[in-house]
Parts: sequence; structure tokens; C-alpha cells
Amino acid sequence: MSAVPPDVEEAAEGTVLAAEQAHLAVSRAALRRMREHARGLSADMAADAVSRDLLEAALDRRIEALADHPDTPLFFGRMDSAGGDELPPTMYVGRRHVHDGEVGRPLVLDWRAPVARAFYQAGPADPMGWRQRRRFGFQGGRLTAFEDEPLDGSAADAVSAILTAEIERPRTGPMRDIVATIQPEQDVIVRADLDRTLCVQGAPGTGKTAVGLHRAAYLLFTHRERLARSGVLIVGPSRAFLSYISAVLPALGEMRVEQATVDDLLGAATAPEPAEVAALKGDARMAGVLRKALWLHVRKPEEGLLVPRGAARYRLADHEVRELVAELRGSTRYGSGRAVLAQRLAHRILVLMERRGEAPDDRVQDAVARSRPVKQAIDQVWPKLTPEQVLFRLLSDTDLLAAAARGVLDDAEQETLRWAKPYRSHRSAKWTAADRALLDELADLIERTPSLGHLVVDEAQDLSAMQLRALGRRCATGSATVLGDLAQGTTPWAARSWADVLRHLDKDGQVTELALGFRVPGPVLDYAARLLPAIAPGLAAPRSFRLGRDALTVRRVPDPAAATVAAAREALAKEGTTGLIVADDTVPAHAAALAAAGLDHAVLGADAGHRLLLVPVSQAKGLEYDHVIVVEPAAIAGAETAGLARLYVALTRAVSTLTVLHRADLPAELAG
Ligand SMILES: Nc1ncnc2c1ncn2[C@@H]1O[C@H](COP(=O)(O)OP(=O)(O)OP(=O)(O)O)[C@@H](O)[C@H]1O
Repeated sequence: MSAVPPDVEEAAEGTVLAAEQAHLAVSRAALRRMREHARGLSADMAADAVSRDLLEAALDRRIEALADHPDTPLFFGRMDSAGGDELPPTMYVGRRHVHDGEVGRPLVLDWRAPVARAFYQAGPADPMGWRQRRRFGFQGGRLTAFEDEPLDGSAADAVSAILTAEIERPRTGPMRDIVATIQPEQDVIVRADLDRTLCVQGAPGTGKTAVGLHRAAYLLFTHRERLARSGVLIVGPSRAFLSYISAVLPALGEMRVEQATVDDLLGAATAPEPAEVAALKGDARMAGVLRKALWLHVRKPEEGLLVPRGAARYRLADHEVRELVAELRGSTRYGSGRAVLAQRLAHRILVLMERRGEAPDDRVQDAVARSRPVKQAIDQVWPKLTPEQVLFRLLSDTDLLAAAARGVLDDAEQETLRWAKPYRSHRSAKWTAADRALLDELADLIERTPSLGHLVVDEAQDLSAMQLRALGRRCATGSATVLGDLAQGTTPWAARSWADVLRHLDKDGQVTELALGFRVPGPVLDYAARLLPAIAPGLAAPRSFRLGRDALTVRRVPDPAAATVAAAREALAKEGTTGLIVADDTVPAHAAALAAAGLDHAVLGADAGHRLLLVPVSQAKGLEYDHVIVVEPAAIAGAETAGLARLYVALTRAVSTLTVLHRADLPAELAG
């Protein structure tokens, strides 16, 4: 076979590139027309004012979604078919459908369309009817390169340069979507059916968060109507994390997905508490204790019921009331039980009326159910309660706690739970993070919590059984994508197995693993992995996609403060962001040192616009920076029970370089 001369090859490539640029220009013009068309649509055809408002809002969203962002490529891939009848000869894959208005010819297909799956999944083992995959390289919005991959197995097993460039690109701001480079094993998770709950274990930087967000976008596209009604929620570990990921879904055209921390959902803590108390309150056994505590408030009726109606008086004997209460006790939500009991009592009275020859209808039953004697009887037997009242009593009333916890918690555990200094009332009580999950459990025992269509839970390893139950009931009729890493668990109640997590969520789910890291360079990941035998002995050491030969520097320094300033200055001279991760209690000292040295910086959370961020280690989870400086690992490891796991999180935030500075000896597990 004769080789094609380089200049001829270059010219041919130039022609192909020009043709692709022309297709981009045509697609952009078509998108502009689609947007103009949407602008021209009127909401006036709506039947009434409410429908008009809804339609107007939908049109506004449509117009917004059709905006052409000059910096994001409209398509990033192309597939050429192998010639069968079922597939189009060519398909361009991009962030949204773009079609030619006149004939409706598709110019770009949304990456979430079923046919577009081939762009991510087709390979020599299964070309799925396609002959070739083409990836495009962009600079800003300009198409500058392309790369072809035959799907018949004739290509050398080379790694795509465009993919490598995308993964190695310096990070400059909030997280970006990965829609152009989703990997086959990630795509399987992204496109899993809506009714499947998936649990993804993955080492740092394997793309769990990215996959969770793309799955939300995929599900919203594929089940638009159903999920528009029931809703999708992303739950993340901190506000800083949510702000970091906040741009991803809007970039994929999904403007209306809720994002929340567990605190946002359950309420923030107003009091701290020792780890061992928190761990016990987070234990799944508390669900049974709370249930019992609540139902212990239903008293055995000692009296019958007397209902006067006009001149007549109707009487139910005490045993009849007892029977009705016993039937209902524990078989309904506590709150609805009150209403049902009122109706059943009223019904019995109605039967008495009929026996006396009256002909009462439903309205009479309702009136009796709402009458004063019935209300009084119910308030006595089945009192109205708030979650706060019940938890207040449980944590302050030794007898109630003993009765509710009998056979479940031993004496020492009951002692641990009880407030050492009880509050004066449920109104003045301060609640801890663990209490918030208990209150949520009680709220659900009283009134059913509404369920969403899908929940994405990130950093799920950090949630207690009781918090997981709170999330599980928020997707009781839906499904969940559960993401996390058992090695990064830092809470007193961190999960030890995903089977446990799924059980607490009350979901039948499948556990899968992502094994290839896209963030952390190989040498840095290997270094951090020295901690794994101590923090998660069951997990295999992660692999990295990235070589990053000079990525790791570990330096013992006589003056950490000065060395930190020097390292920060050095990092700032390079491209991208720098995260200076330090033990929480040393943040003010480091901030002062950076300010004194005149280095522009912000403490994480205060302001997103700075290239140098000072990060309290407790806030680092889920985040990433091009350059990371970790100061005094021993201080981080020594500050809390799960200190080594916290250190593992800190050491795995770097995209390009990690510098570890220490004066004290490194923790033995890391020293190697
Ligand atoms: N297929 C991919 N193509 C390009 N970039 C990717 C891909 N998968 C992951 N990344 C990038 O790798 C980085 C890490 O991804 P992500 O934050 O989702 O990982 P994670 O598993 O959630 O990490 P952690 O456990 O540390 O929170 C991100 O910058 C993400 O954009």
C-alpha cells in the first residue's frame, strides 16, 4: 500500500475541516432561526390567564434553551454509518437537537437521543451499524481539529488526543459538562432506565459527580413530562460544592433542577454534639424507637363517648372506643389516624341514629366527626403532635425513652441519648444535625413525605442511616442515583458498605464501580492510595488516566507559613486555579500570612472569582483545583477521628500538581 504524501494528506484534512466548519455555520444559522421562531410564538392562544402564564414561562425557557453560546461547540462528534438502511448516513451529536426549519432535516442530534448512544458506546466489539466515529476539537466556539476512529478494529489502540486534551485542560472556574467525552462505562450509568436505582462506588476523580449530573439531564430529556411533574433533586455535601457544580445542568439545557444539601432539606443544626451521640442517633435502630415513642402517645380510652344531637343523646361504650383505637393504632400515619378515628366514631354514632329510625346522610357523619365531644375524645386519646414535641419528650423523659427503646437500646445507649441538661420546652430546644434526621422521620410518621421522581445523592458515604431514610422517602415512588467513595467517609456514621446504604434508602439497587480516575495524576493518586489500607481496606487502589510525571512534590520545611506563601506564589504563576487546603483551625493564620504577603486570595465560599482559594479541609469534599497545596498532613489527620480519610480527600483534589508541605512528621501510613 502506498503511503499518502504528507502535503496531500494535509490538503485533504483541510478540505474536511472546511466542510465541517461549513456544517457548523449552517447549524448555527438554523439554531438562530429556531430561536426566532420560538420568539414569534405567542401565548395568546391559551384558554385562560393561568394557562397563558404557564405557556409564556415554557416559551421563555424554550427560547433560553435555544440560545447559542458562542464558546460552546454546537456539536462535538459525528458518526458515519456502515451503509445499512436503518441509520442515517451521517449524524452529528451535540448538546441539543438542531433542525433545518424548512424540511425538518436534523443537523445536530441531542446527545441524549437513543440513536446518539452509539457515539459513546460503539466500538470494534459492537459497531452498532456505524463505520466511523469522528471527534471534533474546538477553541472557544471555533472548530479547529478533528480525529477519526474507524470502528472495524483497524485503528491502533491509541488514546484520543482530543479526549486527553479535554481531560488535561486546566480548570478555571466552576465544573463543566463532560458531554463530549463521556466514557463507555460512564455512559452505561448515565443512560440507565428511570426505574433503576444505581449506586456508584468510585475512587476520587472517576467522574461520579459528572455522571450523576449527566444522568439527571438524560432522565429529564427522556422522561420530560413525568419528571416535570414529580421533580428531580441533586443532593450534595456543601453549599460550596453545589455552587461548584451549579453550571453543569444549565449548560446541558436543564434550568430547573433543584440542588440542595442535607441541611437544606432537613434543617441546619443549631447545636453541636459529641460524635458518639451523633453516631447513635444516626443508627437505623432509632427508626423503631421513634415509631414506638410516637405511638405511645395514643392513650387507652378510659371513657365512652356521649354525643348530644338536638334532644337525643347517643352513647358509645368505652370498650367500643377502645376497639376502634386499637384497630387503627400503628396502621396509618399518626396524623391521618386522627381524622380516620373521628370518622369511625361518627360512623358508629350514625349507626345508632339509624337504629332509632333516623336517616342521616354523609353530611351528618361529617358534622358529628367535627363535633366538640368527638374532638375532645380524640384530643384526649390521640393527641395532635408535632415532631419537635415527640423528640423533646423522648430526649428528656427517662420513662418514655425506656418504654420506646425497650429491647432495642441498652441502658448505656439510653443514657447516651438522653439530654444531660434538658431544655425547658420543645420550643426552646436546640437541634443537632442528627436530631434533624430524627425530626424528619417523625414528621413522616405523622404525615407522609411527598416523593420526587428521581434523586441524585452525591458523597452518599457520609450520610447516616437516618439521613438515608430521609432521602429514601423523598424518592419512595421514584428512583435514585447514589454516588460515593467508601474511602472518603469522614462522618461519625460513615457507611461501610453500599448494601447498607441501599437498605437504609429502602431501594433495590445495583452497585457498580468506576475505576479510572480523570482528575488526579497517577503519581498523586498512588501517593494518596498509601492511606487506603488504613481507611478502606477492602478497596483496590485506583488507576489514573493521567500520567502527570512531575505532579507530586512532598517537602519538609522549617517554616511552613513562609513555605506556604512561597508555594502559593509559585502556583499562581502557572495557569489555572490553586487550592490551599489546611486544617480548619489554621485558616485565619494562613489568611493573615497570604494577606501580609500581598497575595490575592479568598477563603472558600466567600467569593468564587479568585484564582487562589484558602480551603478549610472540612469543605474540600467534591472540589478540585489545578494546583493543590496541602499543609501539615499530620495536623489534618490528627484533628478528628476520621482524620486519615479527611487527608485522603485533601490529597486527591489536584488536577495538575500537588505540593505537600510539612514540618511535623507525616502520618506513618503516608510516610511509606
Ligand atoms: N469522561 C470524562 N471526560 C472528561 N472529563 C471527565 C470525565 N469524567 C470525569 N471527568 C472530569 O474529572 C474530574 C473529576 O470528576 P468528578 O468530580 O465527577 O469525580 P468524582 O468521582 O465525583 O470525584 P470525588 O470522589 O473526588 O468527588 C472533573 O473535572 C470531571 O469533569
